[in-house]
Amino acid sequence: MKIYEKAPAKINLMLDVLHKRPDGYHEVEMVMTMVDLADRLEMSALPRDTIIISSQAGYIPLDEKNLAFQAARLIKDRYDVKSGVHIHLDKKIPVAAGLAGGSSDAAATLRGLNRLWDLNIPIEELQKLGAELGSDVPFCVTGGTALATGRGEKLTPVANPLQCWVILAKPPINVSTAEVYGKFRAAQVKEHPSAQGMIRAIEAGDFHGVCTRLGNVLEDVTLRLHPEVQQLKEGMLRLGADGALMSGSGPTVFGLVYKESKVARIYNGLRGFCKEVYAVRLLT
Ligand SMILES: C[C@](O)(CO)[C@H](O)COP(=O)(O)OP(=O)(O)OC[C@H]1O[C@@H](n2ccc(N)nc2=O)[C@H](O)[C@@H]1O
Ligand SMILES: Nc1ncnc2c1ncn2[C@@H]1O[C@H](COP(=O)(O)OP(=O)(O)OP(=O)(O)O)[C@@H](O)[C@H]1O
Repeated sequence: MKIYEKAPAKINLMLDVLHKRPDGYHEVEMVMTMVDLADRLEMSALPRDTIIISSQAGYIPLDEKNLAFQAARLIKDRYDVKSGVHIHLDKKIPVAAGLAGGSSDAAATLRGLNRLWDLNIPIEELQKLGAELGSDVPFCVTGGTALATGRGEKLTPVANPLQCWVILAKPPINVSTAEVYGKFRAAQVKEHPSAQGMIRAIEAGDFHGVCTRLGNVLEDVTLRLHPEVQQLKEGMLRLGADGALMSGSGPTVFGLVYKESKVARIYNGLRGFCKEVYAVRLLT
């Protein structure tokens, strides 16, 4: 038997860091949503007790370092599943981009194996399992648009009627999420973005309100380490995006664009100085 799951990329429309916790994680307030750029997972049942990961992408680990592997092992251990699975990852989301590619694969694995093995695990339980794999995984289990608090695992859904284009541009640099959080200093934050303001604008379908409320306090940290991210953001706005922001800990910058007629110009303009550019729709 085979089943399929889509694993979409996430973007952070706002991200605020409140403080560092005794466990080393940071307390955050984020509004997250998903875009129509997705990995595709094919899960095939295996009679023997093993987990096999394959992918067309040559640049991700295929062993126990892969988050899909970790998700499969977690669900097998916790629910005492003796059969195995072959998971093929058709990667479309750029890796280490701030788009939660690995987290979304892990979440899709949890959803998929719940179906493949008829486990009937409630969605809240899948989210709890997800939190053991990474802070972005619980959100990726359900997707949609949500306010995420705690270290990212406490979720409140947000009704999102917005429709727009999202241009994603990933510069060819590696950013470590742990390093960015580690270099974050609350005292250096000039302006905290407002989660409630962002949620009100989304729920009202106020596209321009959303664009003016975009904010990510991790942006300054990554921009100091990699000034090319700032140039990409400026380029995005200069070419006509209605709003632009770095996603997560970066380095991907996304631009929100209302009018379809502007998309090709921004896409082509960015391709002039960045190889990895995508024009996709917001998933609502
Ligand atoms: C930047 C975001 O992607 C925004 O959505 C997330 O906050 C990070 O999510 P993630 O990549 O799933 O992060 P995890 O794998 O849980 O953690 C990676 C590292 O980031 C730091 N980290 C992460 C989340 C958080 N709330 N506080 C942290 O300080 C920790 O040093 C942790 O060791
Ligand atoms: N299924 C997977 N897909 C992509 N990368 C994976 C996967 N499993 C493990 N990794 C490893 O995880 C690391 C981060 O990749 P990922 O694409 O998840 O980052 P990210 O988009 O920055 O995540 P986030 O936004 O949650 O911080 C990479 O070093 C990669 O080798």
